[in-house]
Amino acid sequence: MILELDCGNSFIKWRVLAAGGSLASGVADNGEELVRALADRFSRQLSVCRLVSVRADDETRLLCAALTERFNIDCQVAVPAQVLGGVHNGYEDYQRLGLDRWLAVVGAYSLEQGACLVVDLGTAITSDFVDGGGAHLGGFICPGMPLMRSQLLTHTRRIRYDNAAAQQAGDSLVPGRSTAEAVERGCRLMLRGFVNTQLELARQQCGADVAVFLTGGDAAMAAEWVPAARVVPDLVFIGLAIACPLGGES
Ligand SMILES: Nc1ncnc2c1ncn2[C@@H]1O[C@H](COP(=O)(O)OP(=O)(O)O)[C@@H](O)[C@H]1O
Ligand SMILES: CC(C)(COP(=O)(O)O)[C@@H](O)C(=O)NCCC(=O)O
Ligand SMILES: [K+]
Repeated sequence: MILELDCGNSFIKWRVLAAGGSLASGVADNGEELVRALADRFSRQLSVCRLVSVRADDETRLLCAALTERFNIDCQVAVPAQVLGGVHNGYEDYQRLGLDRWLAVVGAYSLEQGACLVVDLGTAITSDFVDGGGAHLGGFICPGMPLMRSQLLTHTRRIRYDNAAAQQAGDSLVPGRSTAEAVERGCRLMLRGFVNTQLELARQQCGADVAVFLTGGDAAMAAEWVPAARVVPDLVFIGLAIACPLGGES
């Protein structure tokens, strides 16, 4: 069984692949929690791990060491590349492009084989543009929902509300009548503006028939505003399989 990890800034997304496809998946806050969750269910069945991380190199090394020690498996870590899966990295310094962005783009291009816009809504929101020939044109980074909320909370004295209020506040976009509604809806509207602008730009830069991919923890929210978009939660994992092919896979 193959263990796959996508180590983002907020969460480690994991899944276990068996011969028939994805067997189990989950989300962990940190390495210790991940090891615990896996040890409960897969103590001796894992054969190898492949992972992508945007965390600090030291943290990634520690995680690999913990997995190797606990499960006796090798970890293949995705590294930057100038070209992969027919996509040409568009950054001035290709090593600086976030590896989760890169793999999501490579994954999207492998599915579409044509022009794509990839929007990844996690801790940060990123967009990446790829033209029909596989040229990555670059993209944008802005704060995601969790960062927008926490900035308001951190830098004001009277913006305070709990998770339950946040959950109830978000669904509608009419003017808020409580702090929770005002903040949650305000941030959603910022996000909607960003996503719609990306779509306009993508049509200009990549052509009117550009395919739109949404991924990351808040992708479902954005899907409401872009009905034509494909929500692909495992886009980074699709790219990861291309970056780190294992024996028996093409
Ligand atoms: N069930 C969920 N559990 C945790 N976060 C969720 C969930 N559903 C949506 N989210 C949102 O997804 C965000 C994290 O997205 P994710 O793509 O995992 O981020 P990152 O890759 O930066 O770690 C959370 O901050 C939250 O806004
Ligand atoms: C932009 C990111 C912080 C997004 O991370 P995430 O929200 O997925 O945790 C990450 O892709 C990153 O650290 N990128 C390096 C900077 C860049 O892509 O230019
Ligand atoms: K992201």
